[in-house]
Amino acid sequence: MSIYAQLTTLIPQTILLLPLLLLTIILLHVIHFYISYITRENPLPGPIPLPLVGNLHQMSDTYRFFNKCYEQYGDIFEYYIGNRRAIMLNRVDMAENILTQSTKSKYFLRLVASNQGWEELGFTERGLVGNKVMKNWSLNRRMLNFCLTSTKYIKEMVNVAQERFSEAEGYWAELGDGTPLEFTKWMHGISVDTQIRTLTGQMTYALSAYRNSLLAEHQQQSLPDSAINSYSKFINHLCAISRIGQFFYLIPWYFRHYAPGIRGTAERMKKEAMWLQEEVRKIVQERKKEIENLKEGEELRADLLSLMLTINTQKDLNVVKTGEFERPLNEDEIIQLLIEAFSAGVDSITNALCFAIYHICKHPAAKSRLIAEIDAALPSDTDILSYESLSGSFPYTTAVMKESSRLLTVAPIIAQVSSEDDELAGYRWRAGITVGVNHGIIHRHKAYWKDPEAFKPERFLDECEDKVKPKTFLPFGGTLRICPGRFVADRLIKTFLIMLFRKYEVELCEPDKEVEYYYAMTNKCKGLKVYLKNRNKEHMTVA
Ligand code: HEM
Repeated sequence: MSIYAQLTTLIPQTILLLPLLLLTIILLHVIHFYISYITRENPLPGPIPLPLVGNLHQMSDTYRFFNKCYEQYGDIFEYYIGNRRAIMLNRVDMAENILTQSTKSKYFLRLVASNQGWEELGFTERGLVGNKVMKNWSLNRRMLNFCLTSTKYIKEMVNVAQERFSEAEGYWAELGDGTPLEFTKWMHGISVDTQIRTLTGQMTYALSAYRNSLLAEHQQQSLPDSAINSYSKFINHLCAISRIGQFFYLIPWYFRHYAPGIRGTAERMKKEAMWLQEEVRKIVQERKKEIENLKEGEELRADLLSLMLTINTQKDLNVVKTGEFERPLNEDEIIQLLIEAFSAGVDSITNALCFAIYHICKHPAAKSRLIAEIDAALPSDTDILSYESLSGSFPYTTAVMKESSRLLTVAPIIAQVSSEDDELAGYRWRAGITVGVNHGIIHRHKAYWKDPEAFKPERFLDECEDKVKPKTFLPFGGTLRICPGRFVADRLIKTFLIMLFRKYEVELCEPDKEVEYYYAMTNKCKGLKVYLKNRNKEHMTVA
């Protein structure tokens, strides 16, 4: 038989064999799953599991799903991620072993113990979020902490935030009083431009691009060509990275590699992640050269990239002790940290800010007290908001921010994997179990809060007699992996709130409607629309 004939007989067989192979793998997976389900220790109440994709059909909004499970099953229940068993804890006393920042914690690992998806993306040995190598994570973590908490960095960020806010004010003035403003989008633009500038030193034009999208062609501003062409793609890819992480985390290996449709999506996402890494690499290498060419006595810029490139090098006077070894960060580590800082920060800040604006507008008494505090500290619209004044002068504004994130927590669920056998909630668990903690529930749990559903910022003031109980309020998490960006987030959100309420009467376009949000790793605000009116007409021209 000719080679051609042999091939034509082989091809249909191969085509038939592939789906069969896939079905066999799925069947084995289902059998493995049911055996481990039936033989599991400490069976708890919880949702009936489905193999392969767990309860994803019910999880179109995972957070609401977990809240429903809490109502049905109480403080502890089990759930499944694919075929992996997990338990959810909704009380602080049950989660004590997880809510510790000790490096001896058994809960260092995120959900990566058996997840090849993040390995495939290279997330498990670099950066922080997926890093499963303690020594490596620890070095990266100390370096990032050091940079993000440095006064120089936060001062720069507060200044850039004010510049970007003023830019947005110019656009609002153009649109005029009485125009409904989609604040979720405006705040996203401000947050993107502020953070990319302070993370990398680069200018982006998310705000002006959004402004252009609202206007007729002849009113649109031209933006620097090179910047907008590459940066709009750059920003889209940056914003997509947490979605890509979620996909690779949830979808099993054989689906990502063989299932029609899913395979194509996985390949496209992987390409996007690689493209982004290479773009960030160019920015890093360019800055490296600039720093090498710095003249004697010339000052370094205060963006995160410059700080990370110089830390523990001769260009920097700070030595950050990183346990066993002190060394500068390498290029791959810096790239991953920049991408993570952006993707963990931008959306969370935008959403926390939108939720705070919503709560303030919904509660006129809180709004009046907040405005009175801001007016007392900054009597004139032209007073510059300094880093120093942000740190201590706005206790009520801080309390409002906390109360907003108590009632609507941006990152309500954290989940870690135990590296050793452990006892939790009165049960013994084998190493490898995934343990979730729902801070969204804990933040409104009757055991810890008086009148938990009411918006009462006063509960966070020093004068309040009913003190907040330890570990019951953790909007930035409370594990060993507690958010390293929490100081940045606090200053940035406060800056934006002060800038907004010092000058504008802010009204919700639909005051009777509840804020809409959905969950995708974090709670995301949907379409918050407001009207802005200048509080003092004299200042209309300031913008
Ligand atoms: C309102 C804003 C923010 C919220 C609500 C938030 C919340 C959180 C939470 C709950 C965690 C998980 C903590 C845990 O597992 O115990 C986390 C981790 C993280 N956050 Fe944030 N975050 C915010 C802003 C930021 C910003 C501005 C940055 C960077 C500039 C950032 C960078 C990170 C990183 C890198 C991690 C992973 C840490 C690790 O695994 O070691 N976050 N964040």
